[in-house]
Amino acid sequence: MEKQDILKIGDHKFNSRLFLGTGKFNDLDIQSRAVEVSGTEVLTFAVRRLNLENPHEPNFLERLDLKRYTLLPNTAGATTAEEAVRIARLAKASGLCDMIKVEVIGDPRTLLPDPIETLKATEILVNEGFTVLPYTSDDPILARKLQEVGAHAVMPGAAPIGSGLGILNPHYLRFIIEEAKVPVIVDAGVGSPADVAYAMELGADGVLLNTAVSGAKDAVLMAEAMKLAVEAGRKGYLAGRIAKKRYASASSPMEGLVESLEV
Ligand SMILES: CC(=O)[C@@H](O)[C@H](O)COP(=O)(O)O
Repeated sequence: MEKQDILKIGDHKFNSRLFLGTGKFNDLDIQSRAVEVSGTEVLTFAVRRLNLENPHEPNFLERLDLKRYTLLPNTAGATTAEEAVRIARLAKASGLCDMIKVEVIGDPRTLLPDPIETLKATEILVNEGFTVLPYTSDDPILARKLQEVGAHAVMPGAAPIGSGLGILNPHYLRFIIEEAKVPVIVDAGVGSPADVAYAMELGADGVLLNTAVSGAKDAVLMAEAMKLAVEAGRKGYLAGRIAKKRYASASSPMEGLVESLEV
């Protein structure tokens, strides 16, 4: 029987390794169908998009059967550690989840994370008992330091958020993955199923994406493609790819063939 391949983040366990962002869907029906076919178990959303004062006010999560998903609130909109911590505390006080995706943006044009503020916020929130998943750049040293202060996963970007550029620096991503003691979830910038499969083949533990699905011509079909890409990439990684060689090696070896023909 096939062994179960479970992803563990803190005390949370998941069968699916695809995390979906919910921020960019315009059509709630398409969103819920895309979420369904993606097989995801984790949905992330910006806390500032919810009206926490009045949880009954209609919001973009209302069409989903939320009992089936783990909600991963994120601190989108924060530009300092202080803001991120405040947003995280608000999410916890509203009973959303003990997990928080720390997102502290350092530049409005590239939307790259601020490494210093991200590290600060991560340390504070870990000490307050959150399960913390920081969105980070593809810097292996920062990924290490985030783990040293207790991050429960690290989420390096493949490329700038919403760019669809795919994995810009597989080499550094591999450094992060090789050294990681916690799950590595590639977050942001993937554009296609090929990017996602590549991330998983490199050894990432999961992928978080939004734009590649919400912006696709057929978002539902793309969500299914992403599910399959995560699964294919993961299996490919576990199976172990062949080494790359400079020269050919024949698929049908000729050795022994002449003798047998001569008989
Ligand atoms: C860090 C961040 O905001 C990402 O999680 C984003 O939500 C998804 O990025 P893409 O839209 O590029 O997939």
